[in-house]
Amino acid sequence: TGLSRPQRMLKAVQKNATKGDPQSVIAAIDYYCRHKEWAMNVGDDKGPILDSVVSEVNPSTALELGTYCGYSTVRIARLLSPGSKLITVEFNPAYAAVARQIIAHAGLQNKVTLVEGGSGDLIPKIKEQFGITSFDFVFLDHWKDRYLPDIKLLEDCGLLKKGSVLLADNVICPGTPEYLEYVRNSPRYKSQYFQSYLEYTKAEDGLEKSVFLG
Ligand SMILES: O=C(NCc1cccc(CNc2ccc3[nH]ncc3c2)c1)c1cc(-c2ccc(F)cc2)cc(O)c1O
Ligand SMILES: [Mg+2]
Repeated sequence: TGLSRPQRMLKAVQKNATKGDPQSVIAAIDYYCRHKEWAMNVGDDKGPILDSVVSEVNPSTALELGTYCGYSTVRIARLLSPGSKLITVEFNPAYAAVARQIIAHAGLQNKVTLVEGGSGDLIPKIKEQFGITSFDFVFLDHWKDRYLPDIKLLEDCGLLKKGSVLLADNVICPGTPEYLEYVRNSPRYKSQYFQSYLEYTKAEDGLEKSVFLG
């Protein structure tokens, strides 16, 4: 059956993007997904919102749940200060294999640790495996019904501190109703919605930014 969609996306990056140039990798993926075939990257409407939150937080430690092909991994890692680390978690080995190559094409492999597995299994091991005490920034973009259990797990594992920023993709489409209800009503979070569009479409979607209050 030939190449998968992620593999076709990787080929487009290898053909059209300059090695070591994250911006050209981002542009190549956005062009491919807008003009050739749709894919579930955070995209070029929501992407600048992600960029602005990452730049504002300037995290020393960042976590991404749901790597997919590494598009948002590249968006985040290109903005990190020297010495900062991004851990990205991907359950699907085929996605992880493509993501590693896209992250490497961008020249960002030294800032990124891609871990294959499920967030629920990995989060409790992060302190011991990576020597990380807390995350300044968390980007949620994996299975939508895992957003809520996973932030509760992050809280329980002591991986959030006062001021930690959570940014969640797809809170409208496909939607994460239980997560939204929790972060918008919990006294432990200050939440803010950034309205935008589902990647490469005219459908509404948005990002929810939630600051942990401790
Ligand atoms: O569902 C989505 N993404 C999550 C996802 C989906 C599939 C596989 C994985 C496998 N990766 C994975 C799984 C579990 C994991 N646990 N820990 C790590 C981890 C990693 C992840 C999604 C869908 C749409 C969408 C689709 C269709 C449509 F019409 C409108 C919108 C748009 C998006 O922006 C989306 O992000
Ligand atoms: Mg998404």
